[in-house]
Amino acid sequence: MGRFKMLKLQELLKVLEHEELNQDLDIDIAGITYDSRKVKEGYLFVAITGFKSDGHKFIANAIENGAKAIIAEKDIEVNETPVIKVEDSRKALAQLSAKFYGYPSKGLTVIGVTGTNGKTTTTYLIEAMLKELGIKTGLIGTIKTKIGDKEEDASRTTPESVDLQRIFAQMLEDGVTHVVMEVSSHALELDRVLGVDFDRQVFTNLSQDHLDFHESFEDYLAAKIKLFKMNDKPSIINIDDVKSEAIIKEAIGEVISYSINSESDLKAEDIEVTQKGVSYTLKANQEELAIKLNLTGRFNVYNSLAAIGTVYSLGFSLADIKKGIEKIEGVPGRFQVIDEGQEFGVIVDYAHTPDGMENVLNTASEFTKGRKIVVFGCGGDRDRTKRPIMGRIGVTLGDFAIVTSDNPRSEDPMTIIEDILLGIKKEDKIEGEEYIIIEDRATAIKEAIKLAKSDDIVIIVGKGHETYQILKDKTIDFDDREVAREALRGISSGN
Ligand SMILES: CC(=O)N[C@H]1[C@@H](OP(=O)(O)OP(=O)(O)OC[C@H]2O[C@@H](n3ccc(=O)[nH]c3=O)[C@H](O)[C@@H]2O)O[C@H](CO)[C@@H](O)[C@@H]1O[C@H](C)C(=O)N[C@@H](C)C(=O)N[C@H](CCC(=O)O)C(=O)O
Ligand SMILES: Nc1ncnc2c1ncn2[C@@H]1O[C@H](COP(=O)(O)OP(=O)(O)OP(=O)(O)O)[C@@H](O)[C@H]1O
Repeated sequence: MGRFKMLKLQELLKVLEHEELNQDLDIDIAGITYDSRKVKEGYLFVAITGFKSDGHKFIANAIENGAKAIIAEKDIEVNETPVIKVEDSRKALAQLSAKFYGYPSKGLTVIGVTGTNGKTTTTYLIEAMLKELGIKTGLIGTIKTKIGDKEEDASRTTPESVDLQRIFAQMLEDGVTHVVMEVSSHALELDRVLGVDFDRQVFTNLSQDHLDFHESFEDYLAAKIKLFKMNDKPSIINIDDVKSEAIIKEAIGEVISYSINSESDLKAEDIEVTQKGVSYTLKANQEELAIKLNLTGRFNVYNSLAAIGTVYSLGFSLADIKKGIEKIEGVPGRFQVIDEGQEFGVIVDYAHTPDGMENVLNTASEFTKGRKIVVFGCGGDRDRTKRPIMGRIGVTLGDFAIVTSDNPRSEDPMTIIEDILLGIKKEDKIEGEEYIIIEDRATAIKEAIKLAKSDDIVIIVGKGHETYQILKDKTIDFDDREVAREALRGISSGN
């Protein structure tokens, strides 16, 4: 990455408001990090007071690894190495990083997509349309980071600010012009996107999630709203979502609305849903266009409206946009069909919120003649309040449910299952007839496939594209799609 030069600490610090220091700041800074383990010679280490531990405890390690200066939000004593005290380390990290990398987002058209569900899908749709228009794109999100044709696995939906700025700089250097990225509520709350120059902001929807992190639903909404207050560029907003009103009220720039139910700038009518996809008539700006999408479910009509609205607002014609959106074959792990020639349907889906699960099961109802057999659990160390709600949805919208484990992280899988059962018992469903519990996820998937008859559909919810599970804090390889394929091959060979 030849573009990135060293910067003098005194130059870098101009972005921060801090007290004058009687220290020598004529120091070359070679890089910035918030993790002492990643410090290299000449780095600036930013100590963050975390949720689990405290970066200030690792300052000595950072210096040992080569840190030449420290940013801290607590009073600390260090010999020789300059320490710059700030109000808020995460904010400082974002400001310093943007400056260090030369404000790369200013040279890019950056589209930020936020909402509880549909972020990944919407970003993939936007990317597909832009690529079809001959644009060199970058993508940042849950599944992958893509820089032109180069791909890297992502560890988070929205990277930490310094990593994000580095990715932008790399994109700019590689000739990318448009970046489409997912913006999580965590990122907004923790200032990971502070200083990003967004050109468009997209709101998909808001429903219950992440109440382990945000203190209340109102706080969750307030975090999302931040994105729409960052600048005066157009926002593309789903006005069928009740929370859109609050967002529109605070949005600074023009609002481009989309909807299925009400008059809006972009509206979908005459929607038809099949297992293979959806079709609808798009009405936008006096124009009418037939859209055929290879992704199914009404929720994907919303995702496609969000994507079309965004690309349309960038000045492209609807006819050109249509070509790109109709080409996309699917998004990994999102309503992904597993087909080994069996007579019944098998779907793997990443739904991990009550709303997502409801949408997926309702979508399956639109074209399934037989039973919906649903395999689901809930992630560990995350929002516990959604567990009983997902339990209730599983047994009311599914015809038969297998409750199992789903990435329990540090928790005991059976404790999570007990939380899910609280929602099921309320509905008076009968264990054994309407649902069963199989703690081991692979066994649960195999059992569902064994139980399915022609016309049925097995819906395996939760892990989607992910290829691991964390059990008792240990990461193990696990892919719902592979387990399902193996079980299907077992059936066809009679094992
Ligand atoms: C809740 C949350 O977002 N936590 C983030 C937070 O972690 P934390 O405050 O607990 O960090 P910590 O472990 O206490 O450590 C504090 C500081 O000490 C540093 N440290 C620690 C150990 C050491 O030896 N040396 C050292 O310097 C750490 O690097 C850190 O800077 O700050 C860390 C550094 O930036 C993040 O990596 C971490 O994300 C964790 C991995 C995470 O799982 N985040 C998830 C919940 C998240 O952000 N998810 C959203 C998507 C949600 C969705 O839509 O599904 C996302 O955008 O990915
Ligand atoms: N617009 C939508 N409304 C409701 N549910 C949706 C919508 N789009 C997708 N879903 C459901 O949510 C699941 C995840 O979709 P997607 O990955 O696009 O969302 P996301 O917001 O990126 O989620 P995450 O940030 O957790 O990865 C899908 O598999 C589907 O079940």
